[in-house]
Amino acid sequence: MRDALQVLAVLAAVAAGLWAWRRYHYPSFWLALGFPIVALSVRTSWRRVALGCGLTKKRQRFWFTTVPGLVASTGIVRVKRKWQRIAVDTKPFMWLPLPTRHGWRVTLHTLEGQTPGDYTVAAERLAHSWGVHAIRVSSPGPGRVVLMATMRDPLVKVDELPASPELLKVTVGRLETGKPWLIDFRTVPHWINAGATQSGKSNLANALIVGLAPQPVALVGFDLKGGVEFTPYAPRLSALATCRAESVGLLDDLVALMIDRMGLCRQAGARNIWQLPPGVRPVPVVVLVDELAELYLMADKSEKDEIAKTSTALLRVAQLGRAFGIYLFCCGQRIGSDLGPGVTALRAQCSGRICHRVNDPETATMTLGDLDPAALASARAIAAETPGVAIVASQDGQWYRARSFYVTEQAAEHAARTHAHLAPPWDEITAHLPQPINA
Ligand SMILES: Nc1ncnc2c1ncn2[C@@H]1O[C@H](COP(=O)(O)OP(=O)(O)OP(=O)(O)O)[C@@H](O)[C@H]1O
Repeated sequence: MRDALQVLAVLAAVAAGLWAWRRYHYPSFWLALGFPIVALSVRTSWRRVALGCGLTKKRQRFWFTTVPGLVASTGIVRVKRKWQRIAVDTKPFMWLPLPTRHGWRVTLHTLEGQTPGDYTVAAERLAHSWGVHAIRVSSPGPGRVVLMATMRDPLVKVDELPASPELLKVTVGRLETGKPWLIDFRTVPHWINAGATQSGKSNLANALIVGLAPQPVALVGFDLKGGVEFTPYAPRLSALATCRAESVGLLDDLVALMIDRMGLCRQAGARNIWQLPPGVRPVPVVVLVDELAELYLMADKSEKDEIAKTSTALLRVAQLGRAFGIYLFCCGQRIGSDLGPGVTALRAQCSGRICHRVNDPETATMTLGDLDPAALASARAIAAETPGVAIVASQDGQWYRARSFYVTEQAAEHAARTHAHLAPPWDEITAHLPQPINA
């Protein structure tokens, strides 16, 4: 009988492991097999862990005690066969942990007076108590908190860049949850990509170029580092500005294009270009800016007017571009208020935020400042040995640690050459505009 029960238990464990392996695409069957043990240990240790991490609350309970000199968990109660009111530590109710690709997740019911923030504050303590790489906290609804545990850092190695067949959507990397990191310009039109030198900004821009190159979109580059970053991708770019004068001209074109599309939409009674019939819908434009600070830095006073024009035009594109199919992806080593009020206003318009490793806290604050403070702490903890790792404000309103796929300059150059025939000429795009073309 005992032997049969043991065999049954092993079979049940193997079945649970198999199910977790298939359902959650576990990297290894053996890892999946160990899950029931992990789940059990999380569940049984919850009282101790919650107490240790300060997530319990004292509640009054009536206890009927029959043992003289009973020592209650919260104080000594000397009673003999009588009801006694004592304060006990209550832990938040925990559901059964469920397996995920890189660990497990569990839903908790918060106690009265608790907010998800209390769990975020305790996240590091929880991770150490359970011996996992990290615990992330989210709240699916009032009174519920989900703890997501990752056993090992899933961003140590990310796979190859997959194809991105959907218009204006590019899978550029992987989130720490194991899900794809998606940049979808139609959902989040404007992005800021900040990071110190060698942090992986250009790698991310490369991934974007490889993803967008086969799509029917016009790519426009601003590279005030003399064009060293974007010139190799020129075959797929419809226009490229490499100095301040060219930038002013190209931005004038973009503003004129936007105003022209505005008129087109007004005539057709459409609110944006996506409501126009496909035959008359203009081509979407993705604007890539390498080193935002170069657009705003003033070497001498003679540049003052040009900088003011640049700043205003870029801000107008950010304010109105979404409806008219003009999207921004701005990279910068340093994004601070000292670059001028134009940068602060531009940042407010960019809801897509990516913060790689940065040198100064102000850049992290400017990039992620209005997100959870834990995102800021996480951004400052990115190690120099992990280029490409970034904190990303995602489309679902949450923030994630993520890592871009490694895309070499050669791969991006190859994509730019291969799809050069898909680059709509800038002269063609701007042919009907009333202004002279400078690009
Ligand atoms: N996702 C990644 N995975 C692995 N290695 C990466 C990744 N991203 C970047 N790297 C490595 O880091 C190096 C620096 O990356 P990258 O050139 O993108 O940094 P950067 O922030 O643009 O630097 P700079 O501002 O100096 O141009 C790359 O040569 C590459 O070897």
